[in-house]
Amino acid sequence: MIHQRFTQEIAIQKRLKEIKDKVNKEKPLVHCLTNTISINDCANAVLALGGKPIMAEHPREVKEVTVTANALALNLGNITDSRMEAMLLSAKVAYEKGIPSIIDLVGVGCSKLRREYAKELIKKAPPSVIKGNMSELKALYELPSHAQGIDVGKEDEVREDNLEENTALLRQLSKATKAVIVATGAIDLIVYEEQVYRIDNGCEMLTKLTGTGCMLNVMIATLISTGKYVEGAVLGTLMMGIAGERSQETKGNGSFRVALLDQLCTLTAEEIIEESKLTIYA
Ligand SMILES: Nc1ncnc2c1ncn2[C@@H]1O[C@H](COP(=O)(O)OP(=O)(O)OP(=O)(O)O)[C@@H](O)[C@H]1O
Ligand SMILES: Cc1ncsc1CCO
Repeated sequence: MIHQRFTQEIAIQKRLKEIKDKVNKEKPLVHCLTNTISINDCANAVLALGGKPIMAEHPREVKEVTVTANALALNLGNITDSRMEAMLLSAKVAYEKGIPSIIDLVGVGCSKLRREYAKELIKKAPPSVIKGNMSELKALYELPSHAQGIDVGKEDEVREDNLEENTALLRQLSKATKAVIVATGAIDLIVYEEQVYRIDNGCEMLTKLTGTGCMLNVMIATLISTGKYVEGAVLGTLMMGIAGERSQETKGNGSFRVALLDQLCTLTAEEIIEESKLTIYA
């Protein structure tokens, strides 16, 4: 058993390094349709990882852009009619052409409009990865959820005492959607069918800067452009957590934002592996 775990860890470390190197070398084009609150940080997060961002969102041009992209990132934050129309068009192109895609379920816990829209999009054009906090993921399932606006509610947070229950739910969600599920929080869970990856990196400052979840969404898009959905999601989540930890000695969220981007730009694969708090359950 110990031997098997050790072999699994070595295998994932090797794959994480390969993904990081491939992105640096190939500079994937990442089409992001995201909210205007954190759009600038999202473009810089893609660049920090070695990708090239394009934030086109006019419904009359998005199909043409998505088809040229290596990955697509969708985000439901601050939703508008125009972005709803555009995201569905892009998602369909990505699905038909096999372009890796991710959707961030921002606000489905507090808005029926977004919940219904997310369900429709996932049904019509299934994304490769579905990301949210635990309140949003429960709401997608129409389970009781305690979202506080776009944030997770205390009652829904993943803790040691509800880990198994939440993991079982995410496994079901992954099987139903055939997607990799990323649940963010103090404990992050990445689930694909029976596989479960738990990440304990991160820091409270990440919750005090708006858009860190949105940045993680486009980072994962950049990394899954390699075709490695589970490992790309794990690597992106590790990077955000470790970059946050390395930046937290700042006075406030202004300098934290700058430090975070610097860390995302400079983190090496060796540092990520060394500092990762990753547990594999499958
Ligand atoms: N309490 C916490 N302690 C440590 N790290 C955290 C905590 N909560 C979230 N994180 C980390 O912050 C990052 C963003 O996750 P979060 O769940 O806050 O996303 P989000 O709600 O979508 O964020 P946003 O709406 O600001 O974009 C992740 O890397 C996650 O691991
Ligand atoms: C969409 C949105 N609404 C308030 S803050 C924010 C960006 C982080 O999700």
